[in-house]
Amino acid sequence: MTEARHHVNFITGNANKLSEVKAILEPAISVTNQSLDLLEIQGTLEEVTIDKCRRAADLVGGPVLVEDTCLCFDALNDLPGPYIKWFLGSIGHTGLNNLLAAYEDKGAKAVCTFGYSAGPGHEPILFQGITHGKIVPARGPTNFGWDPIFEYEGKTYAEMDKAEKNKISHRGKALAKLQEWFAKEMTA
Ligand SMILES: O=P(O)(O)OP(=O)(O)OP(=O)(O)OC[C@H]1O[C@@H](n2cnc3c(O)ncnc32)[C@H](O)[C@@H]1O
Ligand SMILES: [Mg+2]
Repeated sequence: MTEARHHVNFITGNANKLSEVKAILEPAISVTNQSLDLLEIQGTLEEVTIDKCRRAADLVGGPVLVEDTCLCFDALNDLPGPYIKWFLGSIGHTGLNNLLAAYEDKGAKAVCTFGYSAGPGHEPILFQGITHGKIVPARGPTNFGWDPIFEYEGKTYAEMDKAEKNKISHRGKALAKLQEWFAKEMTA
């Protein structure tokens, strides 16, 4: 078996994120994980990820990969955005649908922003992926966040098998950029 040429230490407390990242990156890039509870600031998607990445590098004392996921409703000027975790936890799938009841436009963007830092003091490099879909009443398995209410081309993320989701997802697109960067920057 060929050895992985690159390695990332993905800092996340979310097991579903970790399994998607592993499925996409391995075996070319090996993935280890530390589950740390990182403080998340308020701000733009980029600011949140940059700060999260710096904190992770300082805590771990070495190279890290972090990621922040946002769900942005077109009719709500991109809210809940980075605060989707708290909205989902408080009002659930039905509440998120109800937020859009007053609007005809159910469009939404799933946005994944990865931050890679070579270690403490190294500026994070960002890789972002966006998938545009719409918010619908929940369909499919309920094991991963807002997957059941995000519909892309007729299917919710939750109704897709993993390979299908990873091919078109916000996370898959962001990781394609990261893979390209690793291939260019880390060889020689
Ligand atoms: O430790 P971290 O990496 O921060 O993990 P987290 O679960 O706190 O994740 P975020 O801060 O990025 O919050 C994003 C929220 O969106 C959910 N989420 C992330 N990616 C998703 C995806 O691909 N499909 C559905 N829900 C997702 C996730 O469960 C959270 O509720
Ligand atoms: Mg988080």
